Amino acid sequence: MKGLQVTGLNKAFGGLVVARDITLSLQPGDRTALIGPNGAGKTTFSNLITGILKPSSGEITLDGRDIRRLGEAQRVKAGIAKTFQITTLFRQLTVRENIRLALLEREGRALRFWHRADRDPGVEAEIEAQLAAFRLVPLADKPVADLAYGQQRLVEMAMTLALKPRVLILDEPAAGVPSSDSPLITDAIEALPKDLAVLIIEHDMKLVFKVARSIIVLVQGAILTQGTPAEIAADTRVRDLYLGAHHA
Ligand SMILES: Nc1ncnc2c1ncn2[C@@H]1O[C@H](COP(=O)(O)OP(=O)(O)OP(=O)(O)O)[C@@H](O)[C@H]1O
Repeated sequence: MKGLQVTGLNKAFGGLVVARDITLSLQPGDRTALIGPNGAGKTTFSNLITGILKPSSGEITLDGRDIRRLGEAQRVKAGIAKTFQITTLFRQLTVRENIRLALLEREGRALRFWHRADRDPGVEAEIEAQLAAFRLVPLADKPVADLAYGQQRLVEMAMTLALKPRVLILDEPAAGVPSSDSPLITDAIEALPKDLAVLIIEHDMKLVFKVARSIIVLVQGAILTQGTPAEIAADTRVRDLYLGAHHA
């Protein structure tokens, strides 16, 4: 089975069940959003996928391979990446230097190769491609600390993409970004590689309904429903439970 397949996933913290028989599939090209009220278990679910948490029971496969025994770093290598999990911005370094570091990390090159890799035309070309993909070329030589928050989120996305994931989890990509800058994030998500499988965990319903082609609604650790944005917007249970006034 291609892509990420989760089957019958359960997780409990003591008596509190936070993932309840979750079954879902994420295929190349998918743009799936995971929504749900506070405490529904969205972060827990993403932590089960990235290996931060171990499930109580259930299966997780990537392209048919059981990945439950893999630790966080091994799952990144296998192709599952989450923003924030791996992206630590070096605020005093420039945008280009930050992306270079992410690339070197992917290549497994130690920092002592920093200067040598600096002159590696292959690495440099890839940095430029990432800068261009995220429209960061004009900011490339600025220290990250000088960038607006929304732009810093783009640098994080570019760094995560430098790891060439096949499954990308975007954990609240618009959190903390002023609404005037949210088109930056939306555009960046829409410009992601077509064959990437993307799972977006987000509270901003405007963003979700703009970028997602499928929406999963999680309530008390269980999937209430999954459907197209139109189906979810029309679902009275979802409106009552979660969307309410946000999406009248
Ligand atoms: N390490 C833990 N130990 C015990 N309970 C936990 C732990 N982590 C999370 N929980 C509980 O699990 C439930 C799900 O939390 P989770 O953070 O996954 O929800 P969420 O949907 O991501 O919420 P939010 O939208 O607020 O980020 C909550 O009741 C939370 O208190």
